[in-house]
Amino acid sequence: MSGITLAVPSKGRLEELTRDWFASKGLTITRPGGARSYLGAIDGMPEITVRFFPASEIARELIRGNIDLGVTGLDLIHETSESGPASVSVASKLGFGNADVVVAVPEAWIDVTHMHDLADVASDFRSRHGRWMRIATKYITVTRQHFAKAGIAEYRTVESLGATEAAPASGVADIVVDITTTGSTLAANGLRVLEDGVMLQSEACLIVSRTAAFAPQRKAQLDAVLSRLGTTAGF
Ligand SMILES: Nc1ncnc2c1ncn2[C@@H]1O[C@H](COP(=O)(O)OP(=O)(O)OP(=O)(O)O)[C@@H](O)[C@H]1O
Ligand SMILES: O=P(O)(O)OC[C@H]1O[C@H](OP(=O)(O)OP(=O)(O)O)[C@H](O)[C@@H]1O
Repeated sequence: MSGITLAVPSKGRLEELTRDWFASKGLTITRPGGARSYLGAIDGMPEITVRFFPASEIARELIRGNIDLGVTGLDLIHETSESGPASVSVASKLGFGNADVVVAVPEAWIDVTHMHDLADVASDFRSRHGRWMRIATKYITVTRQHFAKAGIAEYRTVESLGATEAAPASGVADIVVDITTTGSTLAANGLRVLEDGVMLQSEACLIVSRTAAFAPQRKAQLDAVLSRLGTTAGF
């Protein structure tokens, strides 16, 4: 394959800020077919094909090596696959899209302030309530890794793709793992982040696929665009 592929968010909170970031480096991303087209370009750099994808698909395709370079949230790299972080390299942190993936419990759980308190709750849960502690989240991979590190195995995840913070009040789950920026959604739902409950600090990043960085025929073009953006592949 000649030329390299850059994937940028097609919609959502990262879309416009990504275009602004490239513009701040003197590169203009164009979308000649309009908002419904998924193909674009960078003015003056015909060797780069721009593709517009949702942020979560960009993470997946970078990890698989189907695209060379992309902008997406660090949380999505960690969540898409356990091997995600090892399959890519962060070339630049872009300074927007900042959010933390956190463990939050009902405010009423006053004795539960740290992960080790949660470990006690989890191990008592079954005898007290006749079931496992349930965690509502869309961050299944991140939760599994972080809870294993904290030595907590007695729980079940309940996959939640929207309104996760409502799950404890509605009885669907006991606690949540979710993304937060201002904390206002958690507070509005009577939830509190554990003091050591920040699992991941995420922001939008320019990310290089490991596959691309080791493809000899694309390496020079990749290095050239990264140098225009003031960075290197970092492998
Ligand atoms: N307050 C926030 N809530 C959720 N995600 C946020 C927030 N702030 C930044 N982000 C980041 O935005 C990225 C997700 O962007 P977006 O919601 O546009 O994704 P998407 O996958 O395209 O959307 P959708 O969930 O609609 O499919 C994630 O990397 C996430 O970390
Ligand atoms: O800490 P805060 O600043 O309150 O932000 C956190 C909330 O923002 C996001 O939801 P959003 O309403 O943007 O919708 P989404 O689920 O489609 O991302 C996210 O899923 C949280 O629910």
